[in-house]
Amino acid sequence: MDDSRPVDQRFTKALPKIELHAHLSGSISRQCLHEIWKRKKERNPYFDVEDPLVLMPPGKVDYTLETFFSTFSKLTYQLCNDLESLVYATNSVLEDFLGDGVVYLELRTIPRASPGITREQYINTVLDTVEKFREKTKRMSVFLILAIDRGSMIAAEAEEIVNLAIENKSRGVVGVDICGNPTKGDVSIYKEPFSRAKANGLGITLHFAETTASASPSELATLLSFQPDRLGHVIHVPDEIKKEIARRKLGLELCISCNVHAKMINGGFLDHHFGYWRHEECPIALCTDDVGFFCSPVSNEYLLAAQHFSLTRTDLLDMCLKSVDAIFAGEYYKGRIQAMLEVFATRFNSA
Ligand SMILES: CNc1ncnc2c1ncn2[C@@H]1O[C@H](COP(=O)(O)O)[C@@H](O)[C@H]1O
Repeated sequence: MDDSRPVDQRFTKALPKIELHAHLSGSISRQCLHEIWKRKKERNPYFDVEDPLVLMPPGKVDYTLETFFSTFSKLTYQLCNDLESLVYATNSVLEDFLGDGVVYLELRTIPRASPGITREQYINTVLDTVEKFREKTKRMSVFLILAIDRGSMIAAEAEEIVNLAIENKSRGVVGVDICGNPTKGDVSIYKEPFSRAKANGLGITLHFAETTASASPSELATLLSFQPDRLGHVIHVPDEIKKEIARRKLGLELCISCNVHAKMINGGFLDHHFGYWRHEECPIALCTDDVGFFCSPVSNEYLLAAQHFSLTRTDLLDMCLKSVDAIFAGEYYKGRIQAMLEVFATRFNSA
């Protein structure tokens, strides 16, 4: 790489990127939500939900965790509550990641039942949409992670979701996650389902120490006992546990803009714990979390990291190469992404 040239947007967009921590419903753009809203309103003028472009005005990214979680129930889930809207939103999210230069995506979603839609229908619809998308483009590989909502789900529901994940491995489900409002729930109730997920060859990723409320020594020890392969966020982590994460070389999904805008960390970009973890051996994937809210695509996350932590083109390329180790989809896909990064490294300079 020619490090005499700065990292700029052209570089980070062309860089073949992986995205490992993106929530489907949180990744839907405001424009797409608006289109779904418009269609519903045309069909039913009494449809009683406000225009997403009014509720989420362009440029607004300062969602606190409270306003963030309530937006899903007040808006997103009122719109994406039928299969047609789910297909439309999923396609739009996939197109957005592809357009940003993502070459490997593990999209995560809570298989959500709505009136008239079962969890099975939800997940089959997302998988069908991903399959059709694969027929359209070979550039981006797409896999799914099924997530458990700690804010609302009992152990039996987690069992159900792990069963769905196991049944759908051949269709591209590669892992399971625990997400949802970190101030709620008791994660220890998910021990059995997670050990079954592991025994059945699924990858395990966990939202980890997102807030002080979800960072008690006992919660973190419980989560580490689930034998995760990767951790998301890793914000409020005591030193002893940092050492254990480094010893295990766990893959880290770091979401810089989300953590800064949602005030999940104290301070700004420069204070983000990316600055700490980049010196450890853990593979790091920069991720968007919910690009529909925080409006910073993956290419911008790499740009921000470069700008705030003085990274060169070679630093970013090395980080991407190392992060490939953390994907859940196996050796063939690791080789594929590495090859894409190598081609990029030789061709971009001369382009
Ligand atoms: C701050 N970051 C976060 N922390 C914890 N959970 C999050 C999250 N961002 C999103 N979700 C979880 O993902 C759901 C939306 O996508 P799906 O309907 O599953 O596709 C949200 O309802 C929330 O439970």
